[in-house]
Amino acid sequence: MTERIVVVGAALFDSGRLLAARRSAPPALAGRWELPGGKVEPGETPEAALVRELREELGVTARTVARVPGQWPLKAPYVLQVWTAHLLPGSRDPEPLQDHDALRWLTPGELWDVDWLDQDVPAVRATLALLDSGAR
Ligand SMILES: Nc1nc2c([nH]c(=O)n2[C@H]2C[C@H](O)[C@@H](COP(=O)(O)OP(=O)(O)OP(=O)(O)O)O2)c(=O)[nH]1
Repeated sequence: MTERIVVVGAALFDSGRLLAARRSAPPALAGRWELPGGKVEPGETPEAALVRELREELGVTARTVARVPGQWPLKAPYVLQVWTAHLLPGSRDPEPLQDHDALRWLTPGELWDVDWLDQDVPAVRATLALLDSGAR
């Protein structure tokens, strides 16, 4: 059986807005929007991987808050798991340093204005359900 590899995505919130990132590669995914993040490396916790990926990809310092229940299959052997996260005080503003060519802070009314990757749609919905339930 193939080993499952976790891709962590951040539902990064600031002032009630959610950060969406537009992928610049690979060609099959370029132009679609996702939750920033990446693959968990061997020996790394998902939370540590997410903090690392946010630093590498966006130049920010952030902390994870809560796991969003559920996981979503990506191209095998990858599976997407999501954590809510916040910028730490004093963090730089996110910039598309790696893997992305645009960023948007989405207000609640704008959440579906971007062309999310298909597999991110249920993940974003589950994130909203978690927030609606009062957990943060
Ligand atoms: N980061 C992230 N990747 C996602 C999401 N949805 C989704 O299908 N993917 C896919 C895209 C990629 O095929 C894979 C994650 O790869 P990545 O390129 O972000 O990971 P990484 O930074 O560790 O990349 P690498 O250069 O080490 O390969 O998962 C998502 O919301 N966030």
